[in-house]
Amino acid sequence: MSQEDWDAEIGGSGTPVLPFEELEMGFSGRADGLLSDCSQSISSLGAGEGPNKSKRMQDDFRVGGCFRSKDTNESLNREDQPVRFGSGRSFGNRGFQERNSIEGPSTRKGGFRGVSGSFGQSHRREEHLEGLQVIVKATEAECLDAKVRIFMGVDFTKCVTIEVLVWNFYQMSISLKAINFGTLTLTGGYKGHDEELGSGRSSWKSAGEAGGDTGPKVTYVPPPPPDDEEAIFAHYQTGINFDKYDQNIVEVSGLDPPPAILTFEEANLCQTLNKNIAKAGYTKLTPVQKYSIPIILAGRDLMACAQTGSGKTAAFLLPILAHMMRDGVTASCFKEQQEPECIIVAPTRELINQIFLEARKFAYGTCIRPVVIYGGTQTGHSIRQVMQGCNILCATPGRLMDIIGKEKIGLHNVKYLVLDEADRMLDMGFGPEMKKLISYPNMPPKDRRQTLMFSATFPEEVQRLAGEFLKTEYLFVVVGHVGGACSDVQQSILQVAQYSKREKLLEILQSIGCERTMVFVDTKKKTDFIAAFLCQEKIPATSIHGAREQREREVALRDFRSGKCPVLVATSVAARGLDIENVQHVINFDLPSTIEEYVHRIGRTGRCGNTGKAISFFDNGSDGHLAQSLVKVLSDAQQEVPVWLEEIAFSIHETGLSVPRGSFFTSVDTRKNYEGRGSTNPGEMRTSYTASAFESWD
Ligand SMILES: Nc1ncnc2c1ncn2[C@@H]1O[C@H](COP(=O)(O)OP(=O)(O)OP(=O)(O)O)[C@@H](O)[C@H]1O
Repeated sequence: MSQEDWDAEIGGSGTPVLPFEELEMGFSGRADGLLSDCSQSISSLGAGEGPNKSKRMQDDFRVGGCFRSKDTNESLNREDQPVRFGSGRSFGNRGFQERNSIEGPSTRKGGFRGVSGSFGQSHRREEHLEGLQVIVKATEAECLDAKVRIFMGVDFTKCVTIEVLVWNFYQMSISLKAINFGTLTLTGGYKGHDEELGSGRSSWKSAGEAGGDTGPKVTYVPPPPPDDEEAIFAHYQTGINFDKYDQNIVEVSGLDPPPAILTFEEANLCQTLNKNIAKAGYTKLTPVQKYSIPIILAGRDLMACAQTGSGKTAAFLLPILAHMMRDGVTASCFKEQQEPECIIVAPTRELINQIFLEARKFAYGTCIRPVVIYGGTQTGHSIRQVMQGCNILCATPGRLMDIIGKEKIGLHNVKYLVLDEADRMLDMGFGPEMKKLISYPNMPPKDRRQTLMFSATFPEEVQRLAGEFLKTEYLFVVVGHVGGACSDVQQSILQVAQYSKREKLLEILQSIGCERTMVFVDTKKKTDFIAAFLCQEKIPATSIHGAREQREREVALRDFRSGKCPVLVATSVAARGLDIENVQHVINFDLPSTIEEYVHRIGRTGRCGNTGKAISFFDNGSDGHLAQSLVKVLSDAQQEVPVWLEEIAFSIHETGLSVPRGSFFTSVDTRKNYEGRGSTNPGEMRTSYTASAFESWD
């Protein structure tokens, strides 16, 4: 199968996508290119029964969308059929309405979300095609309803078999082993904007992040987190490499940095905080904590870059809480408008929720009240949470803007502004909202607030943008290399062409057994397709992406965390920050478009001194632009660099092909970043990169 066909199959990048209305019409029985596009997409998802399913599917769906008849084993060219299989189009969903929990079933289209219509006009001949598969998304209740509807819509006289498989309650995969059905009414499907994450930095926002009042009303109220002490302080063990963190060189640039501390005691935090730190199982500081805590305690602005999973969250939470305790901050009582002292923003809902839980843990037993608000949940719920008192507001940008717009939050009391995953928060996706935030007239200007930025990656252009937010005398702490991967993650890059990826994935997952694994793909549609495929292969998998309802996202994450579903298939929405115990493997089924995203993705494993493995499928056709930066990241992390990857990297270098923004030359060259920014605090060992050949690239 060619790249183009694969794109058509899963609606990958470069594939023209169809507006919702058009698709709907297409499904309603147009025997033209549009309808056939859908047919191709649906059918080519195919997973016929039996061990050679994938192989058979590849055989069946070649360039040009030929079907192979099972009975005749004869290739059916598109010309042979009343329905042509148009190329390059698929289940596009650009322009699909964003729908979350919609108030009242009557407002749903036919009781479902998303696609509605029919497909598969009568086939002229009586072939039986295997491997036709349709995925719909529905709630648990809707799944039941969906069965009824699907069966009602099918002309049974012509239909051979329809299999319905419900998994994870919320998704449904219907394998259709029939070609000769008339009108199949299929409801459900994808919602939300397409490919928010896979295609670059600019379109990051998750569903519901936009704030505003467009779209159906969201009614989801997340369940309150458990509030018993045991649950609040639940944590996982630091790993065997925790002490090795000390070997990383730490560089602090900027004027007069306060000295690092070596122990929690030196931080001189209050007793309650110390108690909470102990209950959280923290006995030793990580490097980013050693340097950042005294800097924040000294009231300085900070940009801090440290490898994934090395404790950046506590590095900003602890000193902020210490200051607030010192200042006698206590939660204000119920008020229409709250004035938090601290605002923390992060790019995804799951991450901000995690930060909130950390804040709640460290603030336990104090009068400081952290609150979390994020998109995809009922706005009224967010408002109620805020109105009950709010000192530390953890928020995703869209919901934050929404609440500020509704005047439920006053900004004039803000003393601490934290941008976690700061490079993401400042990029084209969220940058404008962040600028808007600091430009509100009642937001204290930068010289009257403390601004803190944390991430494992900081491309240079983002460092420049950050200047607008930070005081000129801010400090820049770098642990290891800017944008360097965690060295506790064993990285492998495999050359795998698109059409072989599923088989390779299966092979790997079968050999891994039930070890917790995150599989990253590049589009929302593919996320569900791969999860469905794995479920059919008896590998319990769930999925998370921006088009899933928030409730579904949280269930998926819970199932993954609990081990109920040991495989989580995700878009880059899950790439950053998520701290999930025991993730042993990350598989990049598709490599991301930037090296930063790669570093974050593989950082979901190998956290807090534990070891992990990351396997990435490198497709020569689409991933060449990453070759140089991958080589650099692998070398920096003292990983083996495949010869073929070096060759690709060098051939790109030598032929002068351009390397996209944010990759090799800008993002991982740490030296450029510190020039002229002041002092260096050497550690015991500099993690150096070994491939001397790259020197000419610097
Ligand atoms: N000093 C410490 N001792 C023990 N555990 C720690 C310490 N600091 C942090 N941790 C734990 O390490 C894990 C990773 O921390 P955290 O999520 O803050 O990493 P991070 O650097 O923010 O990662 P990412 O870049 O992926 O966001 C968490 O479970 C956290 O509770």
